[in-house]
Amino acid sequence: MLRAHAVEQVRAAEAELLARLPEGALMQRAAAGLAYAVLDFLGSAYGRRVLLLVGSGDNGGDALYAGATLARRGVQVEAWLLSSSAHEGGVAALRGAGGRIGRPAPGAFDVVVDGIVGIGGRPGLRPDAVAALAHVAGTPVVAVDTPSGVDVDTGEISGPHVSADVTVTFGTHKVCHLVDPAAQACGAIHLVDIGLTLPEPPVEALQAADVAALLPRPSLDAQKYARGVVGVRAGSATYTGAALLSVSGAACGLAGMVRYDGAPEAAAMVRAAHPEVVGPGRVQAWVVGSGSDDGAEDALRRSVADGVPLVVDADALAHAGLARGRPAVLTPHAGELARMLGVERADVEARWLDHARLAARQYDAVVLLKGRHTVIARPDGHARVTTAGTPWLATAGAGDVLGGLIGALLAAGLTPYDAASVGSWLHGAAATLAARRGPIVASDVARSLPALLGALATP
Ligand SMILES: NC(=O)C1=CN([C@@H]2O[C@H](COP(=O)(O)OP(=O)(O)OC[C@H]3O[C@@H](n4cnc5c(N)ncnc54)[C@H](OP(=O)(O)O)[C@@H]3O)[C@@H](O)[C@H]2O)[C@@H](O)CC1
Ligand SMILES: Nc1ncnc2c1ncn2[C@@H]1O[C@H](COP(=O)(O)OP(=O)(O)O)[C@@H](O)[C@H]1O
Ligand SMILES: [K+]
Repeated sequence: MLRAHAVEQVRAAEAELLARLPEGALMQRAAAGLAYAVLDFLGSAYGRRVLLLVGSGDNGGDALYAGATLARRGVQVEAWLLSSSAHEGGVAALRGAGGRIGRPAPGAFDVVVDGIVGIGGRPGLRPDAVAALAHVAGTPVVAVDTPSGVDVDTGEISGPHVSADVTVTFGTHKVCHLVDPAAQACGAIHLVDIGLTLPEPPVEALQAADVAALLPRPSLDAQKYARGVVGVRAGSATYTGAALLSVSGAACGLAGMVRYDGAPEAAAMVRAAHPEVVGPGRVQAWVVGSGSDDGAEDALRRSVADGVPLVVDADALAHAGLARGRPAVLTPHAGELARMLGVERADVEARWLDHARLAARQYDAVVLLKGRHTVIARPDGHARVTTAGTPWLATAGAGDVLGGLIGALLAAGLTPYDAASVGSWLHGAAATLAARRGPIVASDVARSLPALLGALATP
């Protein structure tokens, strides 16, 4: 599990460790990890030019000590101090190693190290930092701990900020490394272990091993009903494709049986494409709403009446209040969530985590907010982010496949939170796998699931 902690938690863990270590040891660990990450990025040391942008705090200190290490390896290091004060030990170390301090000499740099602010920074950047960044525009950036200017605990961006190619972080991930839009400003993320002992994090991201551990597998004496039956109430005479796509996700093999209950036109197509799918009957989970058109409310009412866990998608989201307090996963994209909450889409896209949590609380259900980094929130505020995925997944009908897949996991007995986060990870990973062969459409994602599942879990 990749864990993202809050600044307050990191500070507490740091204080506990600092009390047991010689002075400066923790920063040395961080700076050593940073220096090696920069060397890795550069590919070689001798003759390379690196500019450190240094703020007043320990983030600048990390940059300066790492700069000293780089200078000893033959890198030409210059530090541009953006504040009247800078980490004294770090400045002395850089000078001692032959680094230069002051406004940068003319000529291009191979890398800029952003040591302006880290977890102690307020969102936004001061004008001198903005001017310094403009001076080196176009140069690759390695950010120290966080890209300066982003809101570390929320992933929000409210002013100027650094956009990094690589972010080297210490001890644990922070929320801004996972949650957009800040996550997009991080580039590749490199975690340096500095020995912190941390509590439960507010945000986490499943990794392949976590997904494999949570995947339902048939027992030796498995029986189709015991494996769970997933029902799909999606599609309509107008939107037959949504029925097919939703069923294609549900028919991933993780539940024992798939039922389809919908318009006869769609049902005929589902039967032709998926002969194993049967008609309406008892299920352990319903998937409702993709392409349901004006039948969505009735479909959701009937599904709620069955008292089983639900996936509420697309057209059914306008009636999501019917599922309040039920075991359910609501799967809006930003536009749908904006309508559910009565806010602008831009507000949702500016504050993904906040809005997903708000909706989860308001609807008393798990909310899966679809996007580049999908956020899954529980009513108690705990959240997961899906980082498996590819921009190729932004294709019509991909959400229908996801709904069906989550339904199968619910029917197999996973909790709504696990079903949503495992389903979302599988969806992103299947798309990534499919996109290795070229651009994809939604049905390619469903077609890629067996190969992915086979690699993750043999029965
Ligand atoms: N915790 C750990 O486990 C470890 C932490 N380590 C490192 O320490 C870093 C945290 O250091 P930190 O606490 O000194 O804060 P930091 O982020 O350098 O800057 C704060 C100062 O900057 C200023 N400032 C604020 N906002 C600003 C803005 N928008 N634009 C410009 N300036 C702004 C403000 O000072 P002011 O100028 O307002 O007096 C404030 O005091 C952490 O990210 C990691 O790199 C590692 O070494 C080891 C393990
Ligand atoms: N830029 C992106 N990178 C990765 N995944 C994305 C991106 N944009 C959208 N997605 C994913 O693509 C899917 C689109 O689903 P959705 O918005 O419901 O489309 P549709 O309604 O056409 O099915 C979601 O799973 C979402 O998380
Ligand atoms: K930084």
